[in-house]
Amino acid sequence: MNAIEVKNLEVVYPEFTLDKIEFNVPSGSIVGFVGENGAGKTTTIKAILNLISHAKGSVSIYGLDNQEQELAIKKQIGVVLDDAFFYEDFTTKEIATVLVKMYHNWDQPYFNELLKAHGITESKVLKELSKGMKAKVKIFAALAHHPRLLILDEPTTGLDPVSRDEILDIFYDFIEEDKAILFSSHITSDIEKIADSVIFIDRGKIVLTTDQAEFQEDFGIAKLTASQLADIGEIDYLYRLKTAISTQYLISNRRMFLKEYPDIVVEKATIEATLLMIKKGEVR
Ligand SMILES: Nc1ncnc2c1ncn2[C@@H]1O[C@H](COP(=O)(O)OP(=O)(O)OP(=O)(O)O)[C@@H](O)[C@H]1O
Repeated sequence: MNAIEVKNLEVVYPEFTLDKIEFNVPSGSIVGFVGENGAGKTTTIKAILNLISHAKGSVSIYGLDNQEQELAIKKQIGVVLDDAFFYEDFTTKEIATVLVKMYHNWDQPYFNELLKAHGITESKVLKELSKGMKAKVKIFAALAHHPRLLILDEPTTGLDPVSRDEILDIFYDFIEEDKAILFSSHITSDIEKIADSVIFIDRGKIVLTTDQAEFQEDFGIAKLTASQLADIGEIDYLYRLKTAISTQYLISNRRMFLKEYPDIVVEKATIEATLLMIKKGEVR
């Protein structure tokens, strides 16, 4: 079963269109969502959460329509949004008194345990916490009602590498057969570490969806000099980028390519390099 199914999702703003996008987040998986600033990640996440009234298309969460069964859905999801936060004069204890009313399975001992394990005292008001600590409180608040699905917009931004690792471990442990995570981030190494698949969005369109294992195994960036290009001619590629010294190709068949052209330099593709190819290169 899919935790999230997005079909034909469209949001039109004066200077931006989320262009009838489609993707699934399968149960039991972590899906990374990447794209440059302004590509449409937050818009997509907000539309999934039914926070954009003029969004068109359909979104279902565990088979429930996100508009018609909004309340039933909200109980099952934990959310971290980039720009939303609790009242800054609240202590974490006061936040819990609000959330306990919203979620019937709010788990206060678990929330306290998470805070304590990360050195956050209950009596501190949010505005006195560091940026990283606030980010952690947001994540712990999203986890403490034991949701089935986590939808996270830039959850690890502002966290140091050690804290990020701890949080990624929590996400990793969260996953079971019927649970899932949709996770946007500019910290592509976090996505590389835990995502099962990655969705690339560019200027409001989904341009690439890859299985991580396949991506790591088979995606590459082939760099051809002018003479190599003249020798072998045009190759099969997803994106092409011409630079002063070579023509670079994002390819999805690195191992086969290396067998056929052992003399050509092919680097393993990273998410970051792929994002650059998407942004600066031309699509086939
Ligand atoms: N309420 C709004 N009204 C008009 N335009 C909007 C609104 N919200 C977002 N946009 C536009 O939609 C585009 C996509 O924004 P969005 O926040 O979804 O991008 P993003 O991929 O999350 O970027 P970032 O990585 O910077 O957070 C931007 O051009 C933004 O200006």
